[in-house]
Amino acid sequence: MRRAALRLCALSKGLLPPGRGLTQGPQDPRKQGHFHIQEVRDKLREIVGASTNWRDHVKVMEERKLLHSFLAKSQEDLPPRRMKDSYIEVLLPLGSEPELREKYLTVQNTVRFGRILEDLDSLGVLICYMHTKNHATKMSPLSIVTALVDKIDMCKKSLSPEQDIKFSGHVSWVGKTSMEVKMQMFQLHGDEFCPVLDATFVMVARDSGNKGPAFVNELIPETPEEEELFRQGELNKGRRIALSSASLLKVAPSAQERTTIHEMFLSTLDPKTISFQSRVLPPGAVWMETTKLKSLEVCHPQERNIFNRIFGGFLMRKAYELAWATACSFGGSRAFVVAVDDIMFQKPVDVGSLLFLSSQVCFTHNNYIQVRVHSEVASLQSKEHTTTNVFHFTFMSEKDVPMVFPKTYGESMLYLDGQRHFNSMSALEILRKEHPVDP
Ligand SMILES: CCCCCCCCCCCCCC(=O)SCCNC(=O)CCNC(=O)[C@H](O)C(C)(C)COP(=O)(O)OP(=O)(O)OC[C@H]1O[C@@H](n2cnc3c(N)ncnc32)[C@H](O)[C@@H]1OP(=O)(O)O
Repeated sequence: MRRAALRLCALSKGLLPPGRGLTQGPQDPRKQGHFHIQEVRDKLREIVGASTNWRDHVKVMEERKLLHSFLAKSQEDLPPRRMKDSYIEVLLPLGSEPELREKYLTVQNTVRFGRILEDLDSLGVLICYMHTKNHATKMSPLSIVTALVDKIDMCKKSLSPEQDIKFSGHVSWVGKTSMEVKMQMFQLHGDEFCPVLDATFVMVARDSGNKGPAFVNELIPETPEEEELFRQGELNKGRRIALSSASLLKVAPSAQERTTIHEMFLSTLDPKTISFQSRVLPPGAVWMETTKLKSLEVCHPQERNIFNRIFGGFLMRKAYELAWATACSFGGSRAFVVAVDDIMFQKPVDVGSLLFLSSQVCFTHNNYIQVRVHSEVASLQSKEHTTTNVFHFTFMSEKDVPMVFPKTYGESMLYLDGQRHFNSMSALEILRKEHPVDP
């Protein structure tokens, strides 16, 4: 029964491990010599030849530039790869290694999702290095960076910090210099690993100095399931382009969205005055502007990635934790993350930057809270701020939450953008089935 359920979930998400079919569920990765979570970063360090001493970082980057000659002049010069070439499994043994648990523990005795985001990011990069492995060199001439977290869907409300977790993933689609990676997370339940999370990331290959794009190996799907995954990757690319061209930063809202905003506006006008200026909140509602929380992070070398920029996973963890605090304080009860989508890493963050995060509730529905986090950086010397990321998180609160009302046109656009993200959440259906009482 359980096996069938696992296959169904994986199939419905298009995430069956290549060439492995049903063998995924009950296996114990420790018996098969798969990676331990702590080996992932060590492996990455080895692949790119990163130093552990910050004082050596300039020298190491100079040495990496020598690998330039190993870069392919065209994609055709690189041998094509199969999905199974990049397939890896990684164990996070929270159950069997209690000393690891502390790092992942929340005060509510669940697993810190921010830590999972960090692990997924490192794992995604390692998967891409497996795909692009050049057997002629020990170190990779490629600098692989996270461009986009397309989607993360939770299939379970919260995770136990006392049971082992397993990640698996592989490259599912390839462009010229970009790669889509699909990852899944499972948690031990009895003697079986059950699916708890599905993630899709897009990574981009850059040259050895992380200065310009670099070609990656083509991907050859081998089975009908893999062809379907590849086709899905192609569709995802098209969908991203379509979404980007319909962005509210570029075009006006649809007729239905305009009606929504206008009706909300009308419902806030004071019936006692005939004026567009005097605004009154409907009963039980909250002005969007009062839901904000902000934070500042100093980006120390400890959080650098292998190319001396700030690690994408760290940025995601910090943004997630601020978003979670925003959702809890807004909803007045515990909040559980349900989905993450469309985190675009527009600009790298340099070590030493000041990272400003602003979080805000932008849409709600029953007990769902859609939170947006905007991140900007500035150097210590300059007051100029540059946007690096916009994060979108969907939370489920323990009880119903108030509606948020936009006051300005800009906030109305945030509301509609939040609504679009909320409506695109495929985890919604799964959660409705699993927790029929909650949502
Ligand atoms: C040292 C000791 C510590 C060690 C610790 C170990 C930690 C290990 C952790 C390691 C973790 C390390 C990981 C980290 O932490 S990486 C840190 C987080 N990420 C970043 O800092 C990236 C910041 N962004 C950029 O640098 C640029 O925006 C990039 C390079 C991403 C794109 O730049 P640009 O736009 O100029 O590029 P292009 O126009 O030439 O396009 C190139 C290709 O990219 C595709 N594309 C672009 N954008 C997107 C998008 N949004 N969705 C989908 N695809 C996108 C595009 O279609 C094209 O594809 P193709 O048609 O060629 O196929």
